[in-house]
Amino acid sequence: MTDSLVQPADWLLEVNNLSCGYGDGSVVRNVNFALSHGDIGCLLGPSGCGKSTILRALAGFLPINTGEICLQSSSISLPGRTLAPEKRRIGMVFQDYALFPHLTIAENVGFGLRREDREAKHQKVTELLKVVHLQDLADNYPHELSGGQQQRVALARALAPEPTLILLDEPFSNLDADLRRRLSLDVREILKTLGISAILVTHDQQEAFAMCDQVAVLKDGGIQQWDVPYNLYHEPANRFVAGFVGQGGFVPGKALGPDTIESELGVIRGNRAYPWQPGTLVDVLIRPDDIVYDASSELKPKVVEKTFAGTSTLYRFRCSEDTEFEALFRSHLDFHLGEHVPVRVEADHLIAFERT
Ligand SMILES: Nc1ncnc2c1ncn2[C@@H]1O[C@H](COP(=O)(O)OP(=O)(O)OP(=O)(O)O)[C@@H](O)[C@H]1O
Repeated sequence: MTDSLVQPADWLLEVNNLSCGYGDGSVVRNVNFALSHGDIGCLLGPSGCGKSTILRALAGFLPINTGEICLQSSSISLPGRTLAPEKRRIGMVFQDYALFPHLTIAENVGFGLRREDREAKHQKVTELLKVVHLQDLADNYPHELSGGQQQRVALARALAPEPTLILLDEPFSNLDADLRRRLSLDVREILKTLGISAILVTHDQQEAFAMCDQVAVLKDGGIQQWDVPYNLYHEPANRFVAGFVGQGGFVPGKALGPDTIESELGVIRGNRAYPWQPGTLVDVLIRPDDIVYDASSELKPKVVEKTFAGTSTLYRFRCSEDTEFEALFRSHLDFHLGEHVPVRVEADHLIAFERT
């Protein structure tokens, strides 16, 4: 057997031990992640956690203090050496679209194609407008287009110079919720069809999950977890990720064994073993979809809040002052405030953290 059987990972983008910021300090510290060819990654986190700062470093607008950024195995940022943005083959799409108002849609898309001759440019612009389904609006001006259409023009313009990577900085945040959802799926399909990798910055978890293959959850300038959306939801690495991703809250409990916890909601058994001693005090994550209605259950918490959402209703239940949790039921299960409702926990993915 030879070492050649162990292949190095074929990363498109590698961010190693990155720290960067403004002035002397670093607002982003020790960030590590890597993106495969053709994958869409996401930087997700609350306002001020450093998402845009990382994006600026990737784009080459911000020098880095420690670490290295590599694109296709070539170093593009090192402390004291920053490859200029225009030499990185990285495209950008901004929140405000940043289209040129005096240029037509076709001229906007072709703006970065300075080296191509007229015919090649025309052909490329036509192809890209087809990809983003705007071929009929080539001669219109940006102000004649809706927000969603303008954002698709911005994407086509960023794709035109055939970048290696596209950076999307909160690209849908000016759009209403419905359009956001549709456009994020459209953009994913376009990028996947063309095989272009991207990094999306957002604070919207649904958008991150709908569009991205890998997601970094950030807090205070550091990555808490870099993982596929399913694992972020079902296997959160810590309390912050558990609380930030998805709905739900913690209830107090006591470990009975590695995969079993006793709480006011009864004994909860999961499919994951923890290295706890019996008797360890823990907090258990209860998601609204972990609770089911069961007419035969002896557990009958009180409804303390109720939010009707059309096909479903989100209830907040209270067992005691220490133990409250939420449950999502189809809206034909209609309970009133103060009513005691028989429910049961049905959680395969037992997520709990030792109480500190
Ligand atoms: N130009 C700047 N000069 C100094 N500090 C800055 C500058 N830009 C951002 N910061 C600070 O760096 C930190 C991270 O900001 P950043 O814009 O990266 O956060 P973000 O996660 O993108 O937030 P948001 O979701 O609100 O855009 C914040 O504390 C912010 O105040």
